[in-house]
Amino acid sequence: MNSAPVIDVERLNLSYGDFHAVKDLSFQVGRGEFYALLGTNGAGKTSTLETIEGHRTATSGTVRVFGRSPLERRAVRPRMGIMLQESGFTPDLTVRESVRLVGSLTQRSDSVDRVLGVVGLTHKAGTRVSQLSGGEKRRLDFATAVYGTPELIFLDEPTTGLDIQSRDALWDAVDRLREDGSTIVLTTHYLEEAQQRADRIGLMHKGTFHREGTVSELTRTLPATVRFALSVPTATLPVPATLQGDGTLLVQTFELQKDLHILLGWAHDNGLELLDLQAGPTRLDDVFRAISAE
Ligand SMILES: Nc1ncnc2c1ncn2[C@@H]1O[C@H](COP(=O)(O)OP(=O)(O)OP(=O)(O)O)[C@@H](O)[C@H]1O
Repeated sequence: MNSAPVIDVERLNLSYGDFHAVKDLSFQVGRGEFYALLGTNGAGKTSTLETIEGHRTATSGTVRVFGRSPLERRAVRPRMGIMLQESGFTPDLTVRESVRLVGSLTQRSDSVDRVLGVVGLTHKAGTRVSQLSGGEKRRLDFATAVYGTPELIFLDEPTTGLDIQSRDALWDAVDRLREDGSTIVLTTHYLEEAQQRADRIGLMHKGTFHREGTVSELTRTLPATVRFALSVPTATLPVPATLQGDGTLLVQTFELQKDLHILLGWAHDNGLELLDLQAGPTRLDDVFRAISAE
């Protein structure tokens, strides 16, 4: 991290009564970075984000945003855009009025029409919030979070309830915000969205990080897999494999290319077919399953 971090969390602890929800959590997010905070249900992601956003006070530890305490709301809040899991719009206001109202609170300048265009809600500008569909409300949430291109944007499950087209539009908009230098913090249960976009990922489970790093750093911690069935049973495989309940063979390896090469050469030399062959690196879901089991 070259410049001072935008977010600096050090030994954060959060308790609800006797329940210790976040335990000694430390991480930093650099300027312009796309950081994904992922984890199991109840891991403590929302509690952590709420503390960084200034909605919650740490039980112990320090949190700095732009070098300040997030509780210094007047200094910090105008630099942030927040898309919460659940919006708190006034149902009787129209879409245009809602964006204008939230926009005026941010102290950032932007055009309501521009923002509505970005999220594809121009045709709903005069519609009351109470009459929007779930996906349209989500897009309105996004519109208000990105009004005025904030330096730091929190996206809490941003694509839940969105159809594919709206998801693509949202991620295109996020790409443009990144080009403009915004720092993005994402939480999501759609792991492939984080896997495709995040510079770094923190994987939380039971209040603490079980892994943190780039996608490749995380997936490298588990072996890649090769699965296949044999057309003719044989006892002598050229690489170690375990027989699965469904009769397929599973090879787990940190040297995928080498072992796959050996296996294919061996099958060819012995006139064997590797049926339903599947080979690939570990995916983020596998890392996730591994930490959930720890
Ligand atoms: N106000 C509260 N009072 C008591 N316990 C709480 C409160 N808020 C959260 N918790 C508990 O703290 C833990 C962490 O909750 P949190 O909402 O931060 O998790 P999360 O990682 O965001 O979960 P999810 O993925 O399910 O949204 C959970 O066990 C939750 O039940």
